[in-house]
Amino acid sequence: MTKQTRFNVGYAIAAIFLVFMIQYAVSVANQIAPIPYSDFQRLLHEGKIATVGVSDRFIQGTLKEPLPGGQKQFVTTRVDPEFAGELDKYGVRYTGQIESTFLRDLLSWVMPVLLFVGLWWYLGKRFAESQGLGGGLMSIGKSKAKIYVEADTGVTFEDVAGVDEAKDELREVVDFLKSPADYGRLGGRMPKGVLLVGPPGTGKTLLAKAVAGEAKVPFFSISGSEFVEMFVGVGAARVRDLFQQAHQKAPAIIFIDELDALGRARGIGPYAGGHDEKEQTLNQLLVELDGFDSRSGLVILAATNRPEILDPALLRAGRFDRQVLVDRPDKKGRVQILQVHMKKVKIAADVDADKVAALTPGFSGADLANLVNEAALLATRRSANATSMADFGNAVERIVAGLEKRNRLLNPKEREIVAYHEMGHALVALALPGVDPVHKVSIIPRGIGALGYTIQRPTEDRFLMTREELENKMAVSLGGRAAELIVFGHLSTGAADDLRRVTDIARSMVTRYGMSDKLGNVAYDRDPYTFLTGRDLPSPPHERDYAEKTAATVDEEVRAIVEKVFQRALDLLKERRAVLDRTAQRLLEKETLEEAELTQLANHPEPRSPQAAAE
Ligand SMILES: Nc1ncnc2c1ncn2[C@@H]1O[C@H](COP(=O)(O)OP(=O)(O)OP(=O)(O)O)[C@@H](O)[C@H]1O
Ligand SMILES: [Zn+2]
Repeated sequence: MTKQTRFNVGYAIAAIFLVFMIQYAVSVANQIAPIPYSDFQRLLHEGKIATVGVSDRFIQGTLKEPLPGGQKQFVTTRVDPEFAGELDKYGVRYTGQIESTFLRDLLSWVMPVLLFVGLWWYLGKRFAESQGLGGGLMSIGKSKAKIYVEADTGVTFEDVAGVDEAKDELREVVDFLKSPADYGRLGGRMPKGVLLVGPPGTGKTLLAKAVAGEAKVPFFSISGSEFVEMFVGVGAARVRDLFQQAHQKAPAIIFIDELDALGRARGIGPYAGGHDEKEQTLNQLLVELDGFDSRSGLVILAATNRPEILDPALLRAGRFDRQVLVDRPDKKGRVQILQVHMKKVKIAADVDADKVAALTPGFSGADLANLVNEAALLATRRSANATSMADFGNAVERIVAGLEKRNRLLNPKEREIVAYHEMGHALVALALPGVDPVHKVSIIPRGIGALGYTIQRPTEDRFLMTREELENKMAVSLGGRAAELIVFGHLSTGAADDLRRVTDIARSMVTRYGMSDKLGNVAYDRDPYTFLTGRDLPSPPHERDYAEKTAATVDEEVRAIVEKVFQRALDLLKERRAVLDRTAQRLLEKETLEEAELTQLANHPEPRSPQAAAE
């Protein structure tokens, strides 16, 4: 029976019940009808009453003969307090004190009516729940919205592998949850909202559960996508409910998956404008976030893979002001994740997690979990009693085919190009003075568009930059393309962002900072008057107020600057070709290189300080 038919049957039963109830009520009313006290007195005087009972407020009795309407019983309001004394005079048999008419009423009709109303309410609630309405629409009773709570998730940090940095950051939250009161006293900054940011399937949900599991606190969860297409007010009511329930169980964790579905910046996308449901829900969430004291021991974790579309209000201090990056694993991370999941199936002796990890660049934690499952399935299908390396090989092929279709994996040639490109950035940065040191180089695709990345660690905030510094910065950006040209002899499309950045800097040098000899100390480009309007939005394109000829010179100068810097990057990398090859190979193997290892690789075995190389 489907949900729908079950439902209709429920309504049919309710309707039949209603008809019976009405009939019953009518018949009861016919038998015991209330009559005015004056009528009662008349009947009494005429000697038509057989028996009578009294309570302190009612008189109830039977008649010797039914009235014309068939009525044999009656009730009336008791007016005379001394009433019972005169009954004998009229030959009425006194049946004594009526315990309570209430009890009789209860049995005769109040109970059935209550039962009926209860049944109706229950069915309505079932209906509302099946529609995902929670209790918001039916305001009778306490609503029980679809909030998932696990008293004990049973997940620990050991179950989440390959995301050590994220785990380190979240350990603090665990400590806090273990003794919320002490934490603040000892001067720790109390966490309130932590945003887990990373691509799908990297274990954000798992991490959140692990935090709850480690701290041994209940785990309340809800998904942002559940709020889509809800009736107005229901989403907000559910958020309120969620916080209320969690408060009662604090210390606890509230986990909001897919925060972007609910916390999309107001006024962006198809829901722009209008006071729609999501806006109300988001506002309620903001209210709840602000409305609790972190000492109460409630921590809100949320996950998103699109932090850039979140409403900035969510990221403000005191809300989700901490972000934890949960990235796709590198090779070492994949080995660890594979080990976690291989524990759950029977593995043959020839399986080497290291080799499987080498076969799976770009896989997320969820992909790897899926891989182990798939391999075990293949083994079962060939009736083997353990999963072998061959099963893993076959499973990898299947999954890779699927992932390639979704455009998430690079082929080996592409990986090599990306590795050289990123090392080009890194080596130029290492070789130039006054450039932010390289913190990490990676060829793990990050998001859409970025195939690899090089992170520089700013050493200080800069407000002024010299011409040399700007040129060095450009050289680092051009290093990727220079490396590609040196090694492969051709260029790829992978440098579009780099070129954009470089061109912006060069154009500003020429048109705003007066750094071109040909054009001199003249500002050709006006800053939009942001300091006047207080807006930080780009102003609408304005009229160019210099000559056509000057414009051509600007373009020429921009180009000259970029070409000069590119040549410099080329020379630098050509000179260090051996180091480039060595480090790129290492990067291909390990997928990420950290600052320490990178510096060591770059300087060894031809130890040469970066400063010396710059000359
Ligand atoms: N780092 C990891 N270690 C071990 N298992 C992992 C890891 N990451 C993912 N998995 C496996 O993948 C499954 C799905 O991961 P999870 O739902 O936590 O990912 P997610 O980041 O929340 O994804 P989404 O953004 O799609 O919700 C987990 O239940 C687990 O089996
Ligand atoms: Zn680049």
